[in-house]
Formats: sequence, C-alpha cells, structure tokens
Amino acid sequence: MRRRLRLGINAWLILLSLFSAIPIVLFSGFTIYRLGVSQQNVQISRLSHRAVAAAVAVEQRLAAMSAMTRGLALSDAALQGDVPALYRQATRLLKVAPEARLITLIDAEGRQIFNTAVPLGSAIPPASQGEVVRRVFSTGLPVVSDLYTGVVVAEPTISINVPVSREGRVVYCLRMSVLVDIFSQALRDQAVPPGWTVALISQSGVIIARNHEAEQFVGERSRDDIFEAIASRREGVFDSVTHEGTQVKTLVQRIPEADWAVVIGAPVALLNAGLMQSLWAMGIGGALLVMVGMAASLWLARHLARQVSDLAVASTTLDAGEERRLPATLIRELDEMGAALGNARSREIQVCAELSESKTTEAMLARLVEELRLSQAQVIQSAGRFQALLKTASDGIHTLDEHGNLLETSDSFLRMLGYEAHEMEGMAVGDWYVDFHPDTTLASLRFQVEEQEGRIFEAKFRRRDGTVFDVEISCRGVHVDGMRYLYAAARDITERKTAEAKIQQLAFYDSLTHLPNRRLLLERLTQAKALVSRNGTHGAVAFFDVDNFKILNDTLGHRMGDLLLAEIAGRLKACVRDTDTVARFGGDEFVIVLEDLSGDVEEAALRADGIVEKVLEHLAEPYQLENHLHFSTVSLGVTLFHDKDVTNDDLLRQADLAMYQAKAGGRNTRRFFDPKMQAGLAAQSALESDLRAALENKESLVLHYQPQVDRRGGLIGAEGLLRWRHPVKGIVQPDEFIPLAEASGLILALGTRVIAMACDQLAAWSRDPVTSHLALAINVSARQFRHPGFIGEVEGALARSKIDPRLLKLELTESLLLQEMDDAVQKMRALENLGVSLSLDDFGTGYSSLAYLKRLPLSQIKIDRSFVRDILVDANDATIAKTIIVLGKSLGLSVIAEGVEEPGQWRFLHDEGCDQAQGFLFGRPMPAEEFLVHVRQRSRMSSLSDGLSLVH
Ligand SMILES: Nc1nc2c(ncn2[C@@H]2O[C@H](COP(=O)(O)O[C@H]3[C@@H](O)[C@H](n4cnc5c(=O)[nH]c(N)nc54)O[C@@H]3COP(=O)(O)O)[C@@H](O)[C@H]2O)c(=O)[nH]1
Repeated sequence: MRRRLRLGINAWLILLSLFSAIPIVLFSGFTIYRLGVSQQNVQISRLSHRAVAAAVAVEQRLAAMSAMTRGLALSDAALQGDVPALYRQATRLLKVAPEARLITLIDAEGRQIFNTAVPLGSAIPPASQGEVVRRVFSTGLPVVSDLYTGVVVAEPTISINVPVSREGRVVYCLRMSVLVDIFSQALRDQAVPPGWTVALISQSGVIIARNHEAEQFVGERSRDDIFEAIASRREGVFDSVTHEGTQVKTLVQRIPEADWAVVIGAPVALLNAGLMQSLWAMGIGGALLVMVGMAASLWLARHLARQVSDLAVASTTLDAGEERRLPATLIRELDEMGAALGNARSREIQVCAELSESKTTEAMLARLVEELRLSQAQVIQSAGRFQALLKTASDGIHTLDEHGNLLETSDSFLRMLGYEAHEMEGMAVGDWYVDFHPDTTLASLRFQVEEQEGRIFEAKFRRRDGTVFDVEISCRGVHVDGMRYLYAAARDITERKTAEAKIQQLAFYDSLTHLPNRRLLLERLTQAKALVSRNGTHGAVAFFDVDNFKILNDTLGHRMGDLLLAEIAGRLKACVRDTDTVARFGGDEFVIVLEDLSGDVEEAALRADGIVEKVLEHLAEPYQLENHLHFSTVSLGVTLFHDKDVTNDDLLRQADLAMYQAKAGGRNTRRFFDPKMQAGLAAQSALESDLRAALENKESLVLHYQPQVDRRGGLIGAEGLLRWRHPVKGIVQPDEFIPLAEASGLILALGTRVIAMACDQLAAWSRDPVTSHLALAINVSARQFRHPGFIGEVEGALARSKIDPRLLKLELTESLLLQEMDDAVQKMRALENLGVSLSLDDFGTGYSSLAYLKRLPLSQIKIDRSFVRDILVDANDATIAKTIIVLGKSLGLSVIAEGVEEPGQWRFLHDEGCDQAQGFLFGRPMPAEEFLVHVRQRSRMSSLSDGLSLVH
C-alpha cells in the first residue's frame, strides 16, 4: 500500500508558498534579459532621433538664410536690374540678419558688381569660388558652397549662391556669406548628453560645425570611416573607434539640400553605463521583491492556520450546548460551516422572543403619533426649500408691483446687480434697466401683469458699479387678494451673447485678416448702393490682388504669404474711413467699398482716386516678414456706382476688369472702369457662348496639321493645332479662344475633342502606307492635364481608335509641371505606361532646370520659337538654343525646334545637333486634306531623288 504524506495545515501552506515563488523567479530573470536587449534598441533610436533633430535644426537655419537670399533675388530691384536699389536692400537685409556677413552680386564672368563690405562703385577684385558661380549660371539653381575662410570675413564661412534671372535667363549670381558658427550653435542647442559629439560635415569630408571644441575642429578633415560613409551617401549607425581609441557608435544623417551630413558619435561605454545600472537595479530590486513576497506568504499561511484551529475549538464548545457566537474567519467556506453549526441554536432563541411579544395596541398609537410628527416636518421643510430656492437660485428672481416697485428679491438678483439687500429697498425697475422709458417699459410690464401669461424677453441691466450686461427675463403677472404683481427671473446671458458675437465673427469675417469676408462685403455693398441712391451721391468699388503673390508663396512658403496678407489688411484699414468697407474677397484679392463720395460724378472719381492712390502708396512700402524684408505692389481697378439697381456681380466684374487693365499697364498702378471695357466684356461673353455652341457642332472645331521634319528634312509627323470655324467671323485662331476656354472651363471639353480628333486622324493615316509612319503631336492645357479623368480619357481614346500609342505625342508646358510636381510626375508615368510620347513645349521660357527635368519621363524637349526667331542676330538666344540642345542630349532626349522660318536658322540648329524642326520653312499649319497632298508630294519628291541617286 502506498504511504500517504500526512502534514499539519501549517506545513502544507509553507510548501505552497515556496512552489509559487519558483515561476516568479524564472519570469523575472527572463524579463531582465529582454530589458537589456530593448534598452540597446532604445539607445540606437535615441541616437537617430538626436541626429534627425540636429539635421532639422541645421536645415532650418540653412533654409532661413537661403530664403532671405532668394527673396532678395526675386525683389523688384533684382528683377529690374536696379543695382543701386539692390545694394541698398542687401545692406538693409544684413542689419536684420547678423549671421550673414556679406552680400555680393556677381556677373557671369565672375566680376563682383557690388560687395556690401565696400561702398557701391568701389573697385573690387573678382569673386572667389568661381566653380560655384559657374554652377549657378549653368544650372539656374541655388548652390551652397563648401567651407572657406574669406578675405573680408576672416572666419570659417559658407556661401549661399542663388541665380537672379530675367526673362528666363540667369543674369547674376547673388551670394550671401554666412558664418558657420550659426550651425555650431544649432548643434549646441540640441543639448546632447555629455561626452557625445555632434558634427556637421560637408560632402568633401570637411567639418563645418561641431557642438564642442568647434574652434579646434572646424575646417579639419573628418575620420576616414565617416568620410567613406558620407562620400558613398550612406546613412545609419555603425561601430567605430576614435583616434584616441574610444569605442563609439556613430550615426550619419544626410542633409540633401546642401549635400552635408550630421554625424553623431556616442561612446559605447557611456551608452552601456545606463544599461548596466538599470540591470543591477532591476536584479537587486527583483530579489528583494521575491523575499518580501515569500515573507508575506509565510505570514498569511500562519494566520490562516490559526483561524482554522480557532474554529475547531469553538465548534467543540457549541456541541456541548453552550450559547456562543462562532468566530468569523477570513475563509468563506469555514464561515459557512460555522454558520450551519450555529443555525439550530439561533432558532431556539427566536422562539423565546416571540413568546414575550405583547401590548400591540400601544404600539399602534405610537405609530400614529410618529406619522403626525413626520407630516409636520414635511410642511416646515417645504417652506424652508422655497427660502433655500430664493437663496440659491442662479437666476435673479424678483417681484414687482404694477408700478414697477421692487417688493422681494433673491440673493442671486442682489449678486447679479451688486447691491446689498437694504440698498435695494425702495428701488424700482428704472433704477437697473438700461434705456428705461417710464411710458413704454412700464406700460409693457403692466400689460404682462394683466395678461397673467408667461413672457420671455431680452433687456440690458446696469449694475451698481455702472457696468451694463445682457439679461433674458422670464416673467408672469399674478393677482393676489385684488393686488397685481409681476414675478420675474432674470438670467445673465453675457456668455451666450459673446458666443453669438463669435459665431457672427466666424460667419462674416475672414479669420486670417479679420476683415469682412465675401458674404459681408456683398451685404455692405447692397447697403452702400441703397445709401448712395437715397442720397443722390456716388460710391466706388476698388478691387485688387497682390502682384506676384504666388511667387512669394512658392519661394518663402504659405506662412510668409499669410503674414503679408495680414499686414496688407492692417495697412488698408488705415487708409479708409470707418464707414467704408475693406474686405478680403478670397486668396490674395481684396475689395474696398467707398460710400457717399460726392453728388458730382467727376468729384466722386477724384476722391476715389485720391484714396486708392494712398492705398497704393501704403501697400508699396517694404514689409518686414519675420527676418525677411519683402517688397510688394498691387494693381487696382475702380468702378463708380450711384444706382441701387446695378448688381453686385456687375460692379465686381467691372472693378476686376479694370484691375486687369491696370496690370497690363504695369504693376503698382490703378485704372478706372471704362464702358468700352464693358463692350469688350460683352464680346468675350458672346464669344464664350458661341464656343459652347461650337462644341455641340462636329464641323466647327477642326485640327490643322503643321509638318515636323528630321535632320535630313524628311517628314516624320505633324503638330495638330486647333482652329475654330466661326459662322460669322470665319477661322478664329487659338490665341483668341484658348485663353477664353481656359477661363470658362470649356478647355476640358475642348481638350477631350482634340484628343479624339487626333486619335481618329492617326487611325486614318495608319490605313495609308504613305502616312502610316507619321506621328501626331497635340497640346495639352494645364487644366486639362490636372483633371482627375485625364489619364482615363487618353486611355479610352487609344482603345477606341486602336492606334499605335507611340505615334501620339502629348505636348506639355513647363508651368504645368511646376505646380504639384509629384502629382504631375505620377500622371506622366501613367501616360508613359500607356505608350504615348511626352514632349516639353516652349522649353526655356519657364524655370527650366536640370533638377526637375531629370525627374520627368519625357522623350523630347521643344525649343521655344522666341529663341529661334533671333538665333542668327542675338548671341544670347543662340547660346540658349545651344544650351538646350546640350541639355537635351545629356538627358538622352530628342530636341525639336519650333518657329523655324529661314534656312539659316535651321542650318545653325542643325549644326548644333538639333534633331527635328517645325516651322513655316517646312510648312504652315494646314487642313487635313491639304496636309495629305503635302505628304504625297514630299513622298513623290523623295522617291524621285532616291531614283536619281540610284541613277547617279
Ligand atoms: N491647349 C491647346 N492649345 C492649343 C491647341 N491648338 C493650339 N494651341 C495653342 O494656341 C497657341 C497658338 O497656336 P497657333 O496659332 O496654332 O500657332 C502655332 C503655330 O502656327 C505657330 N508657328 C509654327 N511655326 C511657326 C513659325 O515658323 N513662325 C511663327 N511665327 N509661328 C509659327 O506656333 C504655334 C505652335 O505653338 P506650340 O503649340 O507652342 O508648338 C499655341 O500656344 C498653341 O499651343 C489645342 O488644341 N489645345
């Protein structure tokens, strides 16, 4: 027989505590191990966070300096080539940006046109860093130099070099020299742990800045392993050893904008010190916890064992017939057992109690007396509650007689008005009502008393200290014993009124400039028309937008744009009377409504002109936008009104039209609306409806085809150019209707039609051996390209016509690609995947730069005809054309020149390596049938010359 282990409850519980400690010890060990591993990962991610933060700090400082330089390069002085004004602006800029030491203007030959270190006009030696200057001129892009110590600024410096362009050509290089100490400061600001090193290193491995000992190390070469990582443009963490033999974890974070890198070195011993400390602390802490846990288990075990034995002793005495309560324990099952044992004894005691019950009637009487006492207490409580209500109610409760005399008030009413109770004795409504009129206000109160119906209305009360606030009053009249009273509760609605005002502000005011928005403007304009028509006077509407606002937004960011708009709003308010309205119409557009100028139209025009002249002057003053000194102008259109029946839309359109006339006449100027403009407007809108009708009619819109030839003069295809056969005007040229179509949105339908016509034409050509090889290029407008359905549309047209997609060439313009570049590249890739070719039209007229060209899946660039026209007489145009050809070749793109009219032009382009040409020299745009005749003629001539060459 197996022997059973028999132990007391004490021993069993101790064994239980010991076994339960084993898994805890195992789990703690595993946790400490895991913690060690994760601490290592935390250190590495801490390292990379520090590096990213340091890189961002450096980038921000670099971006700020570079934005200032670019801002200066885009100022009117720079764009107009006004060197003295640019010099003045540059010296002013240096005052607000102390980190920048010098600003230099350099021409293409490397001559310094000015240097802010010396007065304008002084003799200055050629600029240093010739290679940097050459790069700015050849790429048209900003270039950040390597570290150098200049002649004037004898401290470690870098320079930011940006192009100053005019009509698409780089004319100067504007250089700002910046002390590198700003980058060392940026690194110091990161406050990395002691012993860590953060350095900024250039692509050539030179240390530009360091968080400590910068004076000693700036200008030195970095360690080889770091240089290798930077040279191979690697990023990330690696282990290395310093010159002093210290083991370090090194992290490299690149700054692509300047081709620099931030490098952080953290000694491994320092990184692990924290880790070892935590592991020790956890080990010792864990052991202590296990020991405390064990001690607590042992104590509990002993305690429970004692309770079991106490219960055992108590149940023995109950058994012997002694009446006694069994001891309560902490164990539910033991308590239930004890309760069962005591049950019989309890029942015996209850039977004895029932026997002693008597005198039932006496008990009933006592109950009646108690109920009476309770109901008395309720009456007293209810009166008390009413008093409490008067004391605690948040509304100001008060009672008036029919003459408005105050009879009774709640505490809150006193608090609301700021009086003590005795001070209000004998007061009447007129003492706290604002705008109290004895006749009307009292009459209305009496009416309410008579009506005996509840009323709610708003009023204004005056406090004891004279301040006024809004209240909502709910009141009711009552008749008691032949007397008439008014009970009123006043609620302070100041907060609600403030909220209403805020909503009003949001709905009718622009949140950036706090000026009235378009909605409020239209309301005020309607009121102004009614006023001038009533008074027999004239008012004026002035409309303007900010010249070159988009350039500011694109170069310095939307934050700067917002600052400029807010500053403009402030200046505008100072120029007009309080009764006039200045509103933000949307974006960078503002509208001013001037009321009641004069009864005489000429005088009204003179007054309006005086005000808008003041506006132009104020707005042309320089703007200090944070660290950036900005120069901005506006163009303004004005129209007069004195008739309330003219619509707001008409007035705004007239002012808008006048503004465009002002822009056409040069910036920073104003124009008054002239009825002749209205006629132009009417003609435009008639043309727009004719164009709408033309879109319904298949015959009205046709493509004309202009030949495109290769280097040998062989026909390779055509460009399809849209023509409108107008029923009255005859053939309308695209220059006349494409801008109209763009403005009205009809360009989308027009673009769809052109794609379909081009695909149909290619399908027709594919069926004839003489034309089957010809490619067809068509123009795509910006709005058409940006439309979400554009890719689907091209895909549908290709599928429907079943043509070879490679023969369809889409011509896109540079400006179209510059906006939302990522989206544009994505769309171009989708088109490339469909198989169509992409050509960049009007190349050279925009911001042509190698940086963006490299990103685009293009097959061709087209030299704009404005360069070709004077290629033989203007050396600049010749250089541009040559550069475009070289650029195209270097990117593996074919280059086509448009607008070739003379053999000399084509000879020049041909000799420079241009691949294809288009222009009147090879044929004007012609209808499809004429183009076919042209193709056949050429084909016959070429077979003839082939035949002749065979004969010879
Ligand atoms: N979105 C669309 N735009 C279109 C479409 N069809 C035309 N257009 C654009 O309208 C602009 C004017 O076009 P057009 O009057 O047809 O002028 C073209 C040629 O006639 C002209 N050209 C060609 N060779 C010469 C020349 O030797 N000398 C000379 N003075 N002019 C010449 O150039 C125009 C072609 O320009 P481009 O498109 O840039 O190649 C024009 O901007 C068209 O793009 C359309 O369907 N959709």
